[in-house]
Amino acid sequence: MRRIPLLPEIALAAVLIVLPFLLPHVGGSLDMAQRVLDWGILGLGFDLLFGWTGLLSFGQAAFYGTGGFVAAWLLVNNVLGSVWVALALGTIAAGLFGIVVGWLAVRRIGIYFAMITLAFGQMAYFLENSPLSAYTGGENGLPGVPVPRLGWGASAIALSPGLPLYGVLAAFFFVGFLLARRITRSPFGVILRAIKENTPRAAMLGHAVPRYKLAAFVIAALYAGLAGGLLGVLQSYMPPDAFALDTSGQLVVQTVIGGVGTLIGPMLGAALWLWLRDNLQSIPGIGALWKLILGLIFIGLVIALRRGIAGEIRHRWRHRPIGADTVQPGPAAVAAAPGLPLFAPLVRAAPAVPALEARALSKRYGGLRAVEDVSFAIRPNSIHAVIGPNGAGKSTLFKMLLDEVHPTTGDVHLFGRRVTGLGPCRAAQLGIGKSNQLNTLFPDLTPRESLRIAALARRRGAFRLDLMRRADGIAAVERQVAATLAVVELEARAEVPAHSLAYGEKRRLEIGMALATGPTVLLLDEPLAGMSPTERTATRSLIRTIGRDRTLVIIEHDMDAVFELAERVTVLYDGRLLADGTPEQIQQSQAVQDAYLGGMRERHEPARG
Ligand SMILES: Nc1ncnc2c1ncn2[C@@H]1O[C@H](COP(=O)(O)OP(=O)(O)OP(=O)(O)O)[C@@H](O)[C@H]1O
Repeated sequence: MRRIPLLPEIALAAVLIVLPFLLPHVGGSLDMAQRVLDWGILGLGFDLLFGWTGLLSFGQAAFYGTGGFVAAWLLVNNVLGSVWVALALGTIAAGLFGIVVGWLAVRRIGIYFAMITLAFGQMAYFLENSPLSAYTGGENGLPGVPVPRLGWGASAIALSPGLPLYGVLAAFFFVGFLLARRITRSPFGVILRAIKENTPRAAMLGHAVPRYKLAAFVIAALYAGLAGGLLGVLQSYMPPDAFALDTSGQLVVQTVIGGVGTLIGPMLGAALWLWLRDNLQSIPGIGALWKLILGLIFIGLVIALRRGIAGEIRHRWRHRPIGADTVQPGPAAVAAAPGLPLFAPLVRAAPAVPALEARALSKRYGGLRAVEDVSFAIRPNSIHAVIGPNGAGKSTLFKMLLDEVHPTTGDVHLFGRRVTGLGPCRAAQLGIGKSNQLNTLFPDLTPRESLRIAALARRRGAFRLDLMRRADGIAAVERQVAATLAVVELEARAEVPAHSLAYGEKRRLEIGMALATGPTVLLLDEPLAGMSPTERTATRSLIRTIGRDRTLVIIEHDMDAVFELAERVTVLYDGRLLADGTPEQIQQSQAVQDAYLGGMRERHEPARG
């Protein structure tokens, strides 16, 4: 899809300029425009948290109120003369509170995360109304918040209510939007999106998920704190209901109506909410019924516009009929050239030390022994296969190798270093990559975006707060993406969302994501599963290519492929190690034939004569 540079920024600037002149003609007012922008600033942070990271917070009022009351208290009590400094301190206070709440909340997911944020929101409301009422004014709030001034000393101009104050809010919203948009395009931002799409996979690729979530939470709290401070300024009064649950709830509804993951959506939702509220209430004789009508309208909107107002507009814009799909890669995107080198393995092989070693690994699920006392060592730069009948414990063993599953006893060593207990993110950062038996992709991301997320893990480490650079502007990462696309033969499908790829393509993307991290040891769990004969041949040759300069461990049921590719084979049976040796030794092993291959032969080759 052809992108017009800076279109959202230009469109937003135009809307902000005409809005105060337009609104009074369509049932709005300048005051309404200011409130919409204040909600919009609160919503920018919330959308980064909810729309991008997938964390639904019901406690944004806690940060909105904190920012607002800290700024208002400093100003009303003449601790500070400058509104700008008070706003900055209120914003920082909200951010600090965000660190505390986020620290406790981001390790929980789904409803538990939402409940923790809700509880903190309610606690903040209680604190504001009771123990801290001497500072917050309790139910009365804090009146007398001054307007900001532009300039210094006697020549400073007061930005009084009306157009000047609207200008302040519009400027804050515009800059807030630019920053938020920049964040969404940064490496940090694209990793937030990956976390929303598939959290365990983001961790398996080497991204420190809790730290990203915490950072997103704090950014949302900072936006909320600023919006809270501006609320006091625009009303000359800091109201106690800034802390109320209603504020958090209204923000969620406005964001859903306006469009989740669009940045501008919460502001549009707020505009609709406030416009309907004011205009419905002014209908003669309607009384309290306006709330019922507002509710019905919102239910209708949620049903009719699944993506929200801005989401639907964006969807239609992106899918408008303009001929050929012409997705433009980012500035540093590199055409996949044959022979382009992949990231070198992280650890250079020292032949004397095993690349990967399992020492007496066991995993029990209640009474079930999925893996029992399994030890083996894998030589650097070799292709090693793990085979065994269904339920033998192969996938469980693999999960323990990457520390996705913690062993009941025993441990795993990568080049002599213990990786057990470090978790999949650290294990990935140390050089273990894994593709799964069932595809675990980022469904709405394209292969190019997915591989970029993988390559960024290697390039940037587990966590980095690089908010201002472009994710698609890092030349080394783009080279790695292009090289991986070429290796897994997905160049022609690089810009299609992963969910719409064919099965074989998804399998190749699954492998490609593990490969793009540049692992030293690559674990492939049933890479050929579900592939057509042609795809199997191509994937076998892909495995051979990948295995040239790194250690490969594959689980596979296709015995022809195993005996053709592997230099050594480990056989599991009923959770235990049955045999470990060269393909010839395994083929000749009576124990293996009896327990496994024999059983298969009986199934596939009925006895002659
Ligand atoms: N999370 C879990 N909870 C309980 N039991 C489990 C769990 N994961 C695996 N198991 C059990 O552990 C045993 C080994 O399973 P595993 O998936 O590792 O076998 P596998 O050799 O990979 O099988 P397949 O070839 O069918 O994938 C099975 O009996 C399985 O039901």
